[in-house]
Amino acid sequence: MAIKAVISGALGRMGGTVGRIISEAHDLELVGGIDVKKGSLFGTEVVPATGIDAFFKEKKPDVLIDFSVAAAAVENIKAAARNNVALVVGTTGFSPAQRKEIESAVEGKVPAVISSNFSVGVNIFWKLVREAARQLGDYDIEVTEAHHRYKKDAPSGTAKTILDILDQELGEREKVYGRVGATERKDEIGVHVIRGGDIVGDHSVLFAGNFECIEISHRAYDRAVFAQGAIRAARWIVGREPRIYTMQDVLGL
Ligand SMILES: NC(=O)C1=CN([C@@H]2O[C@H](COP(=O)(O)OP(=O)(O)OC[C@H]3O[C@@H](n4cnc5c(N)ncnc54)[C@H](OP(=O)(O)O)[C@@H]3O)[C@@H](O)[C@H]2O)C=CC1
Ligand SMILES: O=C(O)C1=N[C@H](C(=O)O)C[C@H](O)C1
Repeated sequence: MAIKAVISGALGRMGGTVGRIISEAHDLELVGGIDVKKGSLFGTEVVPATGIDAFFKEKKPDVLIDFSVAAAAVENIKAAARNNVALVVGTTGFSPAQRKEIESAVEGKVPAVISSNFSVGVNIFWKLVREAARQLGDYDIEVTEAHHRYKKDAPSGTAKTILDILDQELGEREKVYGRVGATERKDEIGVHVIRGGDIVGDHSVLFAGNFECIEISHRAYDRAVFAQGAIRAARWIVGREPRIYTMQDVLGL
């Protein structure tokens, strides 16, 4: 039987891309969407988030795929947990308090894959960054990310995951967000954010030593790469133990 999926953020950039790929898949059934306004998505109904509980009861989805905005995602995740619907969450920009709310809503109730980046390439890139940090802890480290002009959160969720990895490997270091004026470099990690045009998503980590630099970078050319990863996670998550998983779990990395 096909896996029944609902998309939250259905009328957005990622919602549309995920919807298109699901509507073309034989093993998945798109049963509708959630957004702020009413609408339609590949022949299915999109309802306002205020009606999410009734929508879940009517459509009985197996999984909710959420690419919306942080505050909205927290509420939609709680609704999925109340209605026993598995989760794939790609939304970024959660505060530490929102992240805790999500954990207490989900743990022991429904299975959820939560990842700041569903591309396979970025999940490998994170592993390479971890290995470089293990070997090059005394090099200066600068993290740069670039995204389209409409992105709401900064730094990106993927960049925050990079910073978490660096902290895990090197101990917590000060983060300096951009530099201006007279600045002396210390043992910090520099973080730089570019916003412009229709850039899909670029991330790079520079390890600068004496006489050499290593730069590890990833560039996404199409949102389909995130959507395909999220759909892979949706296929994987249904029927799992109720807890939070990462895309690394899905990929067996
Ligand atoms: N993990 C990953 O691999 C990826 C993560 N992302 C993340 O996904 C999120 C969405 O990105 P993107 O599609 O570009 O953003 P968009 O702004 O294009 O889409 C978000 C959609 O969510 C809607 N929305 C707002 N409130 C609610 C609500 N209560 N319930 C449901 N939907 C709501 C928005 O409506 P309105 O515009 O009217 O507010 C909008 O239609 C971002 O956090 C982004 O960082 C993006 C790509 C990959
Ligand atoms: O908003 C986006 O577009 C993206 N958001 C994610 C993030 O914040 O890391 C992932 C990807 O880079 C695209």
